[in-house]
Amino acid sequence: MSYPIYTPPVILLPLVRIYILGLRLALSSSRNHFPTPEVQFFKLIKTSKIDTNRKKSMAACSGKKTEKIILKTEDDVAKALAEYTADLSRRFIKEKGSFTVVLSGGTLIDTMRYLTESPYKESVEWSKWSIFWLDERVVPKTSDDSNYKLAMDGFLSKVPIPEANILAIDDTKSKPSDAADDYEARLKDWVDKKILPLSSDNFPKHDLMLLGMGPDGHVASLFPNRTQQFETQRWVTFILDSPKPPPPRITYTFPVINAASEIAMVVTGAELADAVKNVLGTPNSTLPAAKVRPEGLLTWFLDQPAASGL
Ligand SMILES: O=C1O[C@H](COP(=O)(O)O)[C@@H](O)[C@H](O)[C@H]1O
Repeated sequence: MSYPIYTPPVILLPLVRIYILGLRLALSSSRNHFPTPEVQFFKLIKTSKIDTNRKKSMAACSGKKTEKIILKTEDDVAKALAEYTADLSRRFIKEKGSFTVVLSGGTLIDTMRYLTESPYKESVEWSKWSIFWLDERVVPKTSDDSNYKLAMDGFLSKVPIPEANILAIDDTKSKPSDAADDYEARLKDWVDKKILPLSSDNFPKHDLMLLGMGPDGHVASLFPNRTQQFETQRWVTFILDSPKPPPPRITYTFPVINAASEIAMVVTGAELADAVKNVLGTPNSTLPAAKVRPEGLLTWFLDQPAASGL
């Protein structure tokens, strides 16, 4: 008896061709989706020529969507961060035509320095970027305490992101509650204009948030022993008594932070080692940074001094 698999009737051949074509299309479209963190990690290492003294592990702390990348020095972290951000920029722009990025203040801006240099300065599609702030101090934009000024001096003045795509605090609002209301209202405008989508819980969903962490475990202006970290309704809230100066600030809330598609926690330096150990090495850490659990992927970028307690 002869089986059709060896001698397929002519009528079956077109069906086989359609099946193979379908398989090819499925494979190529799956390649266009964001890679798993593991794939992404190996790409980073390969393309950013990072020092070989590094280790990486999938973090057990907040489920399978968290990745830790530990590199030898702060400079290695800066290089990896540039590669990671440029890679996400390319992928989001390819997928939806724009890239929405939320900046912190603090050391993060300096750690972003390689993005302003070749090859990223030329290759990133800066005109498709929009910029937001995770938190801001209620001070004039010309003040050395301003996160806007920090970002402008160290990053935004060096890359061609259109001014209209930059959502900065209105520094004419001197009352923190007014400044928070105003920033939230303008975020809502951006949602109405479909620049920002909403998450399933109706919070604005940004593509990438770049977070730093303080030695007390604070992120944004969400501090331990302060109530802002428990806000569940507001998009933007305010604080009058930040333990870190200056005291008056506005800040994104955790529901907005955790609605993000991607979050990078960028933490370098030995003074952060205890907080890193608490957040990543303690099952039920109560520090604000432990509340960063995004809908999407969370990637910790650590240098060895910051990771030394793990
Ligand atoms: O006050 C702030 O501190 C945090 C952490 O800053 P770092 O200097 O320890 O990196 C920062 O992420 C936040 O935006 C800023 O307002």
